Formats: sequence, C-alpha cells, structure tokens
Amino acid sequence: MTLEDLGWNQAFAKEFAQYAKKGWVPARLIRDNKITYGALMVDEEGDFLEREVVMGGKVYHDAACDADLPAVGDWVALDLGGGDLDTIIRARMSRQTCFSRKVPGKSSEEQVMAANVNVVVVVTDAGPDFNPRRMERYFMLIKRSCAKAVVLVNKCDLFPAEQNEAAAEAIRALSSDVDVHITSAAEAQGLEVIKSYLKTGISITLVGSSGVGKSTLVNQLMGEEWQWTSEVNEVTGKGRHTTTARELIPLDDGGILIDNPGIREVQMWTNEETLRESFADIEEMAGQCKYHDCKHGNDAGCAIRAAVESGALPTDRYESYLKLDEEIAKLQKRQKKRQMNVERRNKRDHKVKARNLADRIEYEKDQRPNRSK
Ligand SMILES: Nc1nc2c(ncn2[C@@H]2O[C@H](COP(=O)(O)OP(=O)(O)OP(=O)(O)O)[C@@H](O)[C@H]2O)c(=O)[nH]1
Ligand SMILES: [Zn+2]
Repeated sequence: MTLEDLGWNQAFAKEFAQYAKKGWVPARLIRDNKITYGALMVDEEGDFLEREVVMGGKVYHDAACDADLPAVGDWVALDLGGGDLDTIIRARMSRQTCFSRKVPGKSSEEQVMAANVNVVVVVTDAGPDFNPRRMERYFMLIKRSCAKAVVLVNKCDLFPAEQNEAAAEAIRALSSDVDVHITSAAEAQGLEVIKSYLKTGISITLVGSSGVGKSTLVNQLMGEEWQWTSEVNEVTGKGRHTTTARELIPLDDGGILIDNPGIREVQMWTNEETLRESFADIEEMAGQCKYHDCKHGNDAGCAIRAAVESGALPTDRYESYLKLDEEIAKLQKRQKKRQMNVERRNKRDHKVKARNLADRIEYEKDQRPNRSK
C-alpha cells in the first residue's frame, strides 16, 4: 500500500514539504469521534496503520469557523510524539474538494460532510424516486464541492426500458457535467459502473433517497464479509482494541469509499429544500402581507389569502403550503427514526464484529511473521 492508494497526489506532496521538514507525517482522516479523530497512514512496510489522534491547539485556533476544522477525508500533518504522548494533528492540508452544505438561516455557517471526495454518485430510479427538482439540489451541492457528479438510474429491472431511458435523458438535460448511467444493483450492473470510477486514489461517496439501492451497491463493492458502517479497528499506538466505525475505507481493488452520518443526512436536506422550493412563489407573496409575522390564516391584509380569493392561487396549493412546516417536521422525524435504526444495527454489528476480531487476532498470531496488510 502507498499513500497514493489513500488519495495522496503531487499537489498534496508539494504542500506537505514544509511539514516533512519538521518530522511530521502525512495521514488521512477516516473517522470523526468528536473529540478525537481516526487517522490512517502507511508504515515503512507499506501496511496501513491506524491511530487515534487529537487536534493540535494551533489548528483549532487558526480555524475561522467550524468548516475549517479537520473533517473526514482531510489530509493532515501528524506529530507522532513518542512514547506515551498523544499523536497530534499539527496542520490540515488544503482541500482539493469539499462536500459541504450551507446551514439555512445562518448564512455564514457551513457544515463539511467530507473533504477530498472526487466522485459523488447520486442513486435514484425511474419510478417513484424520480424527481428532477431534487436532482438539481444534489447537483448544486456537488458542483460547489468541485467533485464529479455521477447519477445511477437504478432498479432498471423494475421499469420498462423506455421509462429508464426517458429518466436518464431528463437528468442529462439538467446538467452537461454529469454522467448518467442506467443500472440494476440487483443484477450487479451498477457495480460495474461504480468500479469504472474507482481508480487508484479516487474517493467516492453515494447519496440518494432511502431504499434506492445504495447499501446494496456498497455491499457488493466491499464483498460479503465487510460492513458499510461498522468495522472493528485495532488501535495500534496504545496497544488496545476499540470498536469503531470507519467512515473512509480503502478498497482492495483500488479506490476509496466514504460514508458518514453527514453524508446520510444530505438526503433529508435535499428533500426539505426541494419541498420549500416548490412553494417559492407563495413565499414571495408572503412578502406582500400586511404584517411581518402573518400566519396567512385569518390575519388581516394577507396577500396569500387575497390571491386565493381572487382565484390566482389554487386552494389546494394554499392548503399544502400551510402544511409545509408540518411536512418538513414529518420528514425530519422519519430521518431521525431511520438514524436510530442504523445506530442500533451498528451496535449489534459491533458485538458480532468484536467476536470476529478476537478470532482474527488469534489467526493473525498464527500467521506471523509472514502476515501482510
Ligand atoms: N429490483 C431491484 N431491487 C433493488 C435494486 N437495488 C436495490 N434493490 C432493493 O431495494 C431495497 C433497498 O435497497 P438498499 O440498498 O437497502 O437501499 P438504500 O439506498 O441503501 O437505503 P437506505 O439504507 O435506507 O438509505 C432492497 O430490498 C434491495 O434489495 C435493483 O437494482 N433492482
Ligand atoms: Zn399572509
């Protein structure tokens, strides 16, 4: 294994020269534990080495906002210390891409989901999930990140060929920068497409609605024995074992897969924004209401109700608009429930995996010294 297998390239190497002089080593952040981070490096033998690391004071103080703090996918300069000392992040390298989201309402606040992602794969289908408006939301996020956008019109086995083609064409019409493919994860057709992007050092992530086939694709990519969200790692530095979820995983056949809670939430935001956007014209009308805090019910001088009365605004749209906040709250509730399920599943997997780890350690003991990776 080399650093290039983890996504390292010439631009990073050039920037890193100043840190190498100080004896620091490059590593990529693969997990965010809130207080500590998981970092992956390559040791002298060419094996991946994982460490739990902490952020240095200077990195913290130099950050102008949260978005400047190290995030999963970032390359950092590590001070390995020595003996019992903590391993410290001394610097964060410039990001070549940044998949992030502006927090609505707080115009200056930005939330980083993952740094240095090269390809974002949006998974949808030609049936119930198909929604060009929502797709545009995804494209906006991806474009800002500077990553390449790829769309999979998945589950093609469920719909007529013409329907799949029409959906793919409609998506292509939205943006010329996007590759659109028709796939069936069920028949392993999506797997081939994703593999064509997974070159050495390329980091990809998958987004899309619940149930469109993301996990199916990822599980095929990782092989049966792998888990997408939870895996046991040996924390080598301190001679103890922990059970944690990796958010960035180098694949055996090349390429790097990134998945974390932030990326999973993208789906909810895009839904929420799409929903809000579909009422943009009514929002604009609200500006004409007499009172700033108009609830558009029985309030005097309500421009929206006036539009309904004049027939300019259909009653059913008006009623849906009044329920918008309720709809969004429902969406968030569903998301939360799903998140809890995922967490519960992870906990269970951890237990299973921990048992496997003990077996694995025994096995690896037997295999030494010709153990590789
Ligand atoms: N027919 C058909 N079914 C598929 C295909 N891809 C996935 N499925 C099925 O769709 C269901 C949902 O797939 P998942 O991979 O769990 O979807 P997901 O996007 O990971 O969903 P979340 O984990 O909720 O985000 C599963 O029952 C899959 O077997 C496909 O190409 N064709
Ligand atoms: Zn009003």
